[in-house]
Amino acid sequence: MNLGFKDSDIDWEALREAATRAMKRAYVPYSDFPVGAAALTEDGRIVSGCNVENASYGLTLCAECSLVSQLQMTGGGRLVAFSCVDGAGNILMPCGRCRQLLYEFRTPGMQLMTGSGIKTIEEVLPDAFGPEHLGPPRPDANLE
Ligand SMILES: O=c1ccn([C@H]2C[C@H](O)[C@@H](CO)O2)c(=O)[nH]1
Ligand SMILES: [Zn+2]
Repeated sequence: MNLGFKDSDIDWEALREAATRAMKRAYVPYSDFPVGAAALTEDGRIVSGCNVENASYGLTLCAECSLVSQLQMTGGGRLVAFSCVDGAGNILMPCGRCRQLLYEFRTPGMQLMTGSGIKTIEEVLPDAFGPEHLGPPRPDANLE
């Protein structure tokens, strides 16, 4: 369902505040580097997530992973805007793996707040591999 979001419908301050609230839930005993992420869905919800680390360091979940999980668990849908902050509330770029995670659930032209202004997901993940490169979806794949 694309409700035709206009740029002016995106409240970047609210997104940043939601990311900052999520950042405060981070579990980061190893890096002491909390991250919070928030995104606006095309039906007007804000979903968010924080990083969750693990004693087996490489198993750490980025904040975006938690966000995608919340997206799916609260009704699914696609993202129109995304913002991510560090422990000081400064804007952070998602790592490469997280750009791929977000790409799966983008609306085309999904916007990200970066340290140098707003960019699209396609700009920060050029030549992306996405669902369109796979065969037709399986009938039981639960794709929207
Ligand atoms: O896109 C990113 C990049 C890093 N981190 C987290 C993982 C780790 O807990 C900490 C330091 O890398 O930051 C995220 O949550 N998202
Ligand atoms: Zn990441």
